[in-house]
Amino acid sequence: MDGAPEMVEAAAEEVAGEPLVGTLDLVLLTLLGAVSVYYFFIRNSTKKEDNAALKSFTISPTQLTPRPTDSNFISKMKSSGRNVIVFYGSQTGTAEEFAGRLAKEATRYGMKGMVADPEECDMSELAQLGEIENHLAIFCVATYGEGDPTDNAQEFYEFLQNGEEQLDGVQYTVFGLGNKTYEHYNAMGKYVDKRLAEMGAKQLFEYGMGDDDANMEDDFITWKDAMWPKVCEAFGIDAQAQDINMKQYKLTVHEDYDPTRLFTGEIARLNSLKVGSQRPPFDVKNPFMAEIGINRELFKSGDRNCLHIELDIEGSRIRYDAGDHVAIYPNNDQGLVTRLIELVGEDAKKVITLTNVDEDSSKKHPFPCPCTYHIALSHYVDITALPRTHVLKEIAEYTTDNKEKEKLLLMSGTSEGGKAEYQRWVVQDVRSIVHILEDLPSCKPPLDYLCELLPRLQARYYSISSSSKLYQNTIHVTANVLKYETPTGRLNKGVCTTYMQTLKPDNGTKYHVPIFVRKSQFRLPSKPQTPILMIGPGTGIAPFRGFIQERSIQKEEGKNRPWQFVLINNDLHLGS
Ligand SMILES: Cc1cc2nc3c(=O)[nH]c(=O)nc-3n(C[C@H](O)[C@H](O)[C@H](O)COP(=O)(O)O)c2cc1C
Repeated sequence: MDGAPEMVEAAAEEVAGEPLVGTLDLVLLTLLGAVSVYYFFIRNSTKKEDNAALKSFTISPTQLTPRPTDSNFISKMKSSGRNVIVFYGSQTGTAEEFAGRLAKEATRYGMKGMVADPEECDMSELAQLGEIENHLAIFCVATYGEGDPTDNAQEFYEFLQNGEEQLDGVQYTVFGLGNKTYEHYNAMGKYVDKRLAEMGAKQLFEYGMGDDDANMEDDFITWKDAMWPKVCEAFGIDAQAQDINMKQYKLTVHEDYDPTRLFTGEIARLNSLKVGSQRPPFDVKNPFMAEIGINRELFKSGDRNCLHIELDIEGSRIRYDAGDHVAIYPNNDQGLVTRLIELVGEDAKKVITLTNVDEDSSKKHPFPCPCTYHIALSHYVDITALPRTHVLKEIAEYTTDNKEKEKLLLMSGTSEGGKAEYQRWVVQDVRSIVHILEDLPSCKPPLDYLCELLPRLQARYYSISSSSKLYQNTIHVTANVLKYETPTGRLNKGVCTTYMQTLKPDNGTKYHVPIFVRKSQFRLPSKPQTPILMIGPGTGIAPFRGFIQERSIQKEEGKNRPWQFVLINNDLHLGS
């Protein structure tokens, strides 16, 4: 899997479970004479598709939120006595998670930090940071596409491009997140670092880079563990990290509650997933409950599963073009949810609210609350992603067996031996939190803390495999169901494809899944006469099925010459 982020094998999980038939063995060639002119178009677009497959990505939930009236971060910092601000440019949550960890860690070193989404901040205030003694602005920024910023960092990027502000007196450092298999590796991080310096800001610690194709977590901890002592030195404070309570959210257990006020998997607004009473526009925060019209297996034999799914979008006003992506919010595997609750000895039906202890934070809850533990683990918390090292460090505190505790502490430390052990025991053995708790039976972290520490369950993106010219009211998905045996003999399964596989309408049973469409730049050439060569390395066949449908419509309309395609590996039936 070219470019798969090794670190987050659970992403790689989804990964193969993603949309796309996903292997180099599946190559589709459509030959129409001369082809080379469009090779680069396809190659570039394919690369994006490929990575969409490797790591499902989402729009930051904040992106549709209008900038709040309190976008004034300087006054917030001053009134709450903070001196460290961590901005993040994040699409799938990694940079945001790193930002949260850095802001928390500032406290360990005797500073006071806050996380900030640049989209919600008036970035022209940056220049005023100099008014705060011993301040530091940290930028954790990911790169996308052709070296582009994430959606939530777009405006900040423009602010830097305009470059009118003078940032003398501003102290900063940057950590860029990227993937070396991309031509524009970490372009955003490098750009932010360079522009801030050009605008007069002072780099307090050297620019760091994380490579998702290698070991992002390792890159990050190596950088930050070297960064803090330097910052402490610059501020003239003791560089010894204190062990303090890092819990960010307070648990409230509700004994008396109104069942109609409990969240049941909604992304933002209570009852927003009720079929029949939904209101457009549909987007990342307000997904449409699409009925699954057809869900059938494309392979008749063997142990591979590839699903052909048709999602009904009639009446939703959702529009799409061939090449776009459809995002589906999955449910975690119910067996895993039950097992996790059992391992920590909790009650699945307990109704809880997690509330941020930092009253100034714009994020009051880690996910919609109140809800039951069962809902939280089914819809909101990613329980299959590989836990990062800070999670291991925190759960070590709840481990009674000394040997098990030492193992967790070793893996969460920065020694070479510890890093190697983390790589072997967690990454190579693909151990999720459930596997870790199974294999370290004396580790019993409170479930509310696990809900805080584990990342948020993300929507999974699939290349749409239909053309809206042919199917206006349905979106087709061609998805390979991921399952594989891990070195410890466990069967790991892709979250969304495993979930979708169970939703086969039968005997009048109807299923609906929350979806929204994300526009892509992957398009057919605008002139219908243009000959094209379609190659699907890693991406599989899905988007090309939509393109072929589109071409056949154009042909019927007399817009292009007769054409044909050759399917090299034809275990998928496309029609022609
Ligand atoms: C569709 C897609 C496009 C990407 N484009 C680039 C790129 O051009 N350059 C790069 O260095 N990394 C690229 N990456 C890698 C991401 O920047 C990297 O995975 C990062 O950790 C994502 O951070 P986030 O989870 O905060 O969004 C891309 C990833 C995806 C899924």
